[in-house]
Amino acid sequence: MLIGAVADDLTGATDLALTLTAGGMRTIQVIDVPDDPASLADYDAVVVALKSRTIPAAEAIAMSLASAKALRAAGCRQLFFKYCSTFDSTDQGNIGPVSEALMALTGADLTLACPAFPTNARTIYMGNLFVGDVPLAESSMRDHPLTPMRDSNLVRVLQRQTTLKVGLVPYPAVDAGREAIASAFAEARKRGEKILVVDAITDRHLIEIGAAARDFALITGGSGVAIGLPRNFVATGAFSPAETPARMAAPIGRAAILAGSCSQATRGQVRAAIGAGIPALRIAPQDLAESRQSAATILSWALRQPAEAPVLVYSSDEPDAVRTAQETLGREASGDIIERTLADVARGLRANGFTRLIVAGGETSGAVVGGLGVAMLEIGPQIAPGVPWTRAIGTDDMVLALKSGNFGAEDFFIKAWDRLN
Ligand SMILES: Nc1ncnc2c1ncn2[C@@H]1O[C@H](COP(=O)(O)OP(=O)(O)O)[C@@H](O)[C@H]1O
Ligand SMILES: O=C(O)[C@@H](O)C(=O)COP(=O)(O)O
Repeated sequence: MLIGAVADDLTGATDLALTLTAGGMRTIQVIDVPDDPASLADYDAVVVALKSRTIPAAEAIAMSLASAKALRAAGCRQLFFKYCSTFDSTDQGNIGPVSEALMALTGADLTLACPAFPTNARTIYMGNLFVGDVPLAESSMRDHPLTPMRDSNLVRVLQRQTTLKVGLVPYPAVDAGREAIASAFAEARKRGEKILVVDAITDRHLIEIGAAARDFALITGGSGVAIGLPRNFVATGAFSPAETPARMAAPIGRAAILAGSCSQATRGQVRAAIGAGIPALRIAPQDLAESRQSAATILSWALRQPAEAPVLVYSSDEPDAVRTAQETLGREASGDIIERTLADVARGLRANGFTRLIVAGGETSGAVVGGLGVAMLEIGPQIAPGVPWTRAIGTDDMVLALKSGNFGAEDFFIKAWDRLN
């Protein structure tokens, strides 16, 4: 194993696994802390998907360390800590605390923090993260149900999460290329900085950053900064790139979309799917809490729909409605009840012949995949940047597309099926 990664959510893990696959690496995604590291040693890359983005920092550290130790036991040469391209976290963690713990484990005296993902319009300039043409704190991420992002300056955000000194490799160094970036790393070391936010606006920047960080024991960031990593290993002859799949064979069966993301892109995709005539059922935390809806009523609705088309179950809602639910039930409880219900619905769907599933939302995907008892995911073709089809291993044959809330074009729920045979 060359690259071993620990991702703080499910969709983030598939996003990274897709990037490494596109770089020619034979990549597998493992759900939760690996219990049999030896079985992973022959992959070029392994991505462990945790559900650690919003849990208490001590728990996130414990499961990230256990995963990293398993990856190292399987021989991984470089460790990667994957978090969201919009740096989803709170001042209580978990990006800073987990980075610190992984640095201590690997003995790294310096690491980088680069969530840039230009293909999906996440860029960093002078430490400020932009989503499309607005700073993070002015983007829809300011209203995220679990991790509202209200400060765009990543040096500041990260410094609030760690006692280690956070620095910046600014745009001019990054734009000048790998040698200038390596010099910036050396200067930062002299200043006692330990975690460096690195600016990046284009994929070329990410490739240069990857080259400069060739010998880093630990890299942290979004999937974007992984673009440059496989080629470091190709250059040393450590592996020869494999072909990437264009389509995926899927088992015969019905199709469903479960959307628990309230992100802007998912809300647009839900509207487009309804507009295209896909049968859709809206669910809400209050209705579930007061038993007006349940997994059983949702399932029976799904089974009454025509078998030829996908069905859509969604809790995706506007920020005001999310706020009202949270004021009534509490932030955690309103998220939990949706996640638990959609996991139960997924199990019920599988028991009734559904074999093709799209899940929108990272936390939601974590709950659904956990509920289905999936052990590993084989990575298939790209549907949209950051989102592949995957095949579940360790359970009945199923294909799953785990979509980050904010990824994908408006017709994602309509067109994703075209990549399946
Ligand atoms: N209508 C709603 N009101 C309150 N919370 C919701 C609602 N719908 C979904 N949620 C919760 O919001 C969170 C969305 O997070 P996630 O699934 O990671 O989506 P994203 O990928 O957009 O971040 C989940 O915990 C989900 O259960
Ligand atoms: O980096 C990204 O944006 C994604 O890979 C990611 O982490 C997705 O998280 P969610 O938005 O919670 O799905």
